[in-house]
Amino acid sequence: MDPSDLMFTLYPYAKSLHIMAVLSWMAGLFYLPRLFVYHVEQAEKVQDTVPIFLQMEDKLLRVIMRPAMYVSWAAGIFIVLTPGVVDWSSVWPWTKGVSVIAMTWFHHWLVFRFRDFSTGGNKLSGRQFRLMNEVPTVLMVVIVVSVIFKF
Ligand code: HEM
Repeated sequence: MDPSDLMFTLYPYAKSLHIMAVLSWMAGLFYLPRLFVYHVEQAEKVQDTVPIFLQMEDKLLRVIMRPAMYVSWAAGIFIVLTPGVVDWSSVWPWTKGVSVIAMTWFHHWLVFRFRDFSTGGNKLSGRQFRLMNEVPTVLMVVIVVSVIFKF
């Protein structure tokens, strides 16, 4: 079988996997900044909550978000390489590309903020984490409009 025929056959499987992975990744990207808000605000009021927050954040990052990000990228790149799927003269692959790179940056930004929390060095307020929570929302809108309208 020709490699491009094989990719066509696998395309619906890759796309299904891609959507499942991005759903899981996005769940974490939306929830982790929320957890950081509670972490900052509750830790000041309720004693002994810090180790529980750290454990929840660590598990979310390592067990859900990181594997989901890898699978999203792997399946997404497979789809990009499938002949005829991406027309590089359109605008949408570029808006989508820039947004997924920004989403990956945001993921790493959260990893660094988690490291700050685990060493007791967090300097951000609940309000600042609430504001950063809007970043994945805006990027998601650009990504979904890009892949659906394909302008
Ligand atoms: C991580 C890097 C990513 C890459 C390389 C990538 C690449 C792609 C490509 C090439 C397609 C195929 C479009 C088509 O079949 O015509 C696609 C589909 C899709 N992507 Fe991504 N993507 C990535 C991340 C994301 C993220 C973060 C989201 C969600 C916020 C997302 C949501 C979707 C959706 C919903 C579709 C299906 C659209 C359709 O019905 O064709 N992707 N992706």
